[in-house]
Amino acid sequence: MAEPSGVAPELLALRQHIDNVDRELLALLNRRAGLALEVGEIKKREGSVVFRPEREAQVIDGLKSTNPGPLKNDSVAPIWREIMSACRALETPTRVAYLGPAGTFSEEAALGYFGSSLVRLPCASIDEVMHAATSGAADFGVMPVENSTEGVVARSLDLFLTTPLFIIGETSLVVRHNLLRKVDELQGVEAICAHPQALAQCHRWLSHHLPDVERRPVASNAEGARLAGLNPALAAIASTRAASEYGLHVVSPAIQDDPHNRTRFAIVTHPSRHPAPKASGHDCTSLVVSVTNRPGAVHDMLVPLKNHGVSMTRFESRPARSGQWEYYFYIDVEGHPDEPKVDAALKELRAVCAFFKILGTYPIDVH
Ligand SMILES: O=C(O)C(=O)C[C@]1(C(=O)O)C=C[C@@H](O)C=C1
Repeated sequence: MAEPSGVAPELLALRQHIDNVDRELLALLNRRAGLALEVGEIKKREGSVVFRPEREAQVIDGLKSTNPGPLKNDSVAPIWREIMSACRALETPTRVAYLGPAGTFSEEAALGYFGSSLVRLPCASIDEVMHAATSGAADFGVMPVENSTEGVVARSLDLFLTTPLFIIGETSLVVRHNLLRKVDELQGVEAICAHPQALAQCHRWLSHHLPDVERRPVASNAEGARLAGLNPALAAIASTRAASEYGLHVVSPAIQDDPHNRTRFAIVTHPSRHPAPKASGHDCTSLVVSVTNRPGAVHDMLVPLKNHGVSMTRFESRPARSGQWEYYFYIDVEGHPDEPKVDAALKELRAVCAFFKILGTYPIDVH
């Protein structure tokens, strides 16, 4: 490192400027935090909730649309998410349940969505995440719902059918899988421990590089990393964060078959603890429906959306397990039920469905 005396005077002057700007920024951030505390006092008096996803989405959207640069718009969202996370934490702690242990992609999704000022509640399974959010042990739960390579996370969708919880937000992550091991080599791996989804997402790479090695499904990738940290004969498939968490080498980076592999997460909460978010201007409404098994039933289901000009952004089917070839359809539409056209379309849709449940309405991911 260069001695201060060897540093160019222009550089020293610029750093001095940066120090001054940082001090101004800190003063401004503290002013903002003070205002958030005042908002918190009003909410306490009114008995209303602190976390307002629609307001946070509007703050970020507003800043992005007026950002003069050179700061990139992609940097604006994570910076302000952290600022609002810190302000929110002054108002009240945010307790978030997700599939643990430390180092999972679910944890990364929780931090990306709520910022790092949160109380982490890692759980052993997706069912436990739901349970924590239902019982009140957590304010919110993070549920993986869909992967761009593997399709839906079936267990999450099945749990949505019966849970009283509803979706208040969504977030998605680029998922990069790495082969991790205590020793920095591929030779001599006895088993690869990972979540079944990760094993499936790396199928091609594993079949090519480790064709005869056992693929051992475990509860989460971080659990696989934990096991690999205890036994050098095991390998794991997990994030680089999990590698540093469990003292492992990244033997082969980015081994997922699809380089654009993304996972989408739903943020859930209980209606007794949180109202549904108000319209933010860029919203999505998720529902699950079924129709009786007759010709044209699925077509009839889509007619109300078309007639009212409501866009459908997702359409998934899951067997109803009735043995009758009946299905549940998971549908996302653009918009909020407070918008008349969305309200009208949903009312008409409800009328043609044997089963109809709104899973939630929330601001579209602004990350
Ligand atoms: O506007 C509010 O309701 C606030 O509490 C302030 C604030 C923020 O920091 O901007 C913090 C938490 C809410 O989720 C939304 C916004």
